[in-house]
Amino acid sequence: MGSGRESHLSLPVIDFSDENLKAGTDTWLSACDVVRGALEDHGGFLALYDKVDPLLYDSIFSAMEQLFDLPLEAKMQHTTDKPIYSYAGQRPDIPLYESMAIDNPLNAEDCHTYTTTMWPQGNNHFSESVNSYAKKVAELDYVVKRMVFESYGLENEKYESLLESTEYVLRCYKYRTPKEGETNLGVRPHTDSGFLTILNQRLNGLEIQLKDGEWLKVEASPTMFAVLAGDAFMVWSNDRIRGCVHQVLMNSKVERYSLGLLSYAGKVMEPEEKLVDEEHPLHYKPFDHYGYLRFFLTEEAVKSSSRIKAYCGI
Ligand SMILES: O=C(O)CCC(=O)C(=O)O
Ligand SMILES: [Fe+2]
Repeated sequence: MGSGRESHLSLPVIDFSDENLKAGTDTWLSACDVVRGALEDHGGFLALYDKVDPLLYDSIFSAMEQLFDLPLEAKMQHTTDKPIYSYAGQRPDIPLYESMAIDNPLNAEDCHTYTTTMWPQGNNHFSESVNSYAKKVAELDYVVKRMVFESYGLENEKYESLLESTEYVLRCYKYRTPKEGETNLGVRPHTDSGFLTILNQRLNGLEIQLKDGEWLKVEASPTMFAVLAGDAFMVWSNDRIRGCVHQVLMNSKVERYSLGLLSYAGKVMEPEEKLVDEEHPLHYKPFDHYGYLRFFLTEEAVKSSSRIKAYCGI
């Protein structure tokens, strides 16, 4: 973990609230270069994004507190048939960590169904906050992907079809404070198994590993979103884009909450043919995202030095 050495590198901060950031403008084209460069170098960057207004921000985080305050049996209920575990927590190696996942949060009906599983008497505040928040963050996800796809010269049709087959999950994280003598490790260093993760934390703790190996601490703010490439983005880009290595350390005296909008490929995906050439030979076989998630927790995956390579690397 952090060696304490200062890195001379940093992550770019891109202002997505800038009115001039419209497709085709110079501002857009230079932002595309920065986004792509940061994903290739570090697997991630920071986005300033003001479309989640302060009321919605307070509302979604208070909804998350209500969710984690439910009894453990309620939280552990089965809420999705997809191989994403809905509840994760109670793990002896990372005792502070709990996380829950809301499948398809862009759909109001699915938010309602999830909500009534947790609160049979209903909880409109919860389902409406989740749905509104997810829709706003998905707009950012869409713009980022569009920038990357355009920057690699992809035709419209191809990237529209990729974007259309994207499936979203809203993952919520809670970390209790460590007891005396207990580890302050929230989550050990890892890459995410999805395509792209967009994180917004209410308290510091998230650290991103830069390409020189140093850790960058991300400052919590309602308008600061960390955008991280996951394993599926490595496959799609034939390894041009790195999976972003990140971890969470709990250094505070209050509980930490964080939210991530994660995207998955809803249909079998192959590395983009434009990114395969003599200099960059094909690195992956066709990739079934949910097959990968099922493989993810197997002994073979856990033992491997790279899960994604073990699953579909060539
Ligand atoms: O708590 C966070 O901000 C991120 C958690 C995380 O990276 C994960 O569970 O995959
Ligand atoms: Fe993660």
